[in-house]
Amino acid sequence: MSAIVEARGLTRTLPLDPPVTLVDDASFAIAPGSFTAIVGPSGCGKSSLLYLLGMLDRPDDGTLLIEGRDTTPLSGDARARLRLERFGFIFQFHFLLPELTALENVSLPMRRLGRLDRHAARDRAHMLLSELGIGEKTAKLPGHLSGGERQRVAIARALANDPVLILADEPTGSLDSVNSQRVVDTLHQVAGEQGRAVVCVTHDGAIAANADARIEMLDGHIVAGGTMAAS
Ligand SMILES: Nc1ncnc2c1ncn2[C@@H]1O[C@H](COP(=O)(O)OP(=O)(O)OP(=O)(O)O)[C@@H](O)[C@H]1O
Repeated sequence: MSAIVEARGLTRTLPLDPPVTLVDDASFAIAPGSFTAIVGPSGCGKSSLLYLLGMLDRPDDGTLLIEGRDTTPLSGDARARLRLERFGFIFQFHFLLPELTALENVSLPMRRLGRLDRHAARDRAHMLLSELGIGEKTAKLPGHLSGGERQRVAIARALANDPVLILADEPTGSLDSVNSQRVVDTLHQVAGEQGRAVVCVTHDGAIAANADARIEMLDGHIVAGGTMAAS
């Protein structure tokens, strides 16, 4: 089965004096249906690699293929469109809009993509929130939800446009162990659905131990787990 995302020699260096290399020559492939953990000590480049994978940042060298398509020549607008269509993001801090209800927050990416009208987007948001066990909280503002509930709304929002890849950066970093487990279980479930994949930056040993694959980083390098994908 072909990779959802393939990194070939991704390198990112900040043009500082002296230059700071965040990610150096990273190569690996993410298979459909997999849950991959990116692990390593603080400051080793995990988030930087995730941002490159999610096209939130551009590599200085190397190639990123999304579903076999080289993203190098794409304009900023084309990259933004591809992100909206194919990726979902979850961060440690939920980044929900505080003045919008849970339902409206989840509807927003669908309205931005423009494939569903307002009613259809709301119906889908309702379904996603219900599937994540918070169907009764749809009318709540984020400020009236618990940390775990907010993160589940963020997962629903990440799933809104039926992405092929979910990118998560320390998604359980601000949760207690019960909520953390729930979020992890949900992400595993998501990874198993419809050929989707999850890539998760984490310091949590249990998340890493239960992942299908691990990418271990040190000082910007992949030191274990990154495999050169067959071309
Ligand atoms: N804009 C910047 N200017 C200077 N250094 C930066 C900048 N952004 C990142 N860095 C450095 O690049 C390195 C990689 O950062 P990154 O956030 O990717 O690491 P990380 O492994 O995700 O860390 P953590 O686990 O603490 O979140 C770190 O040493 C960081 O200090």
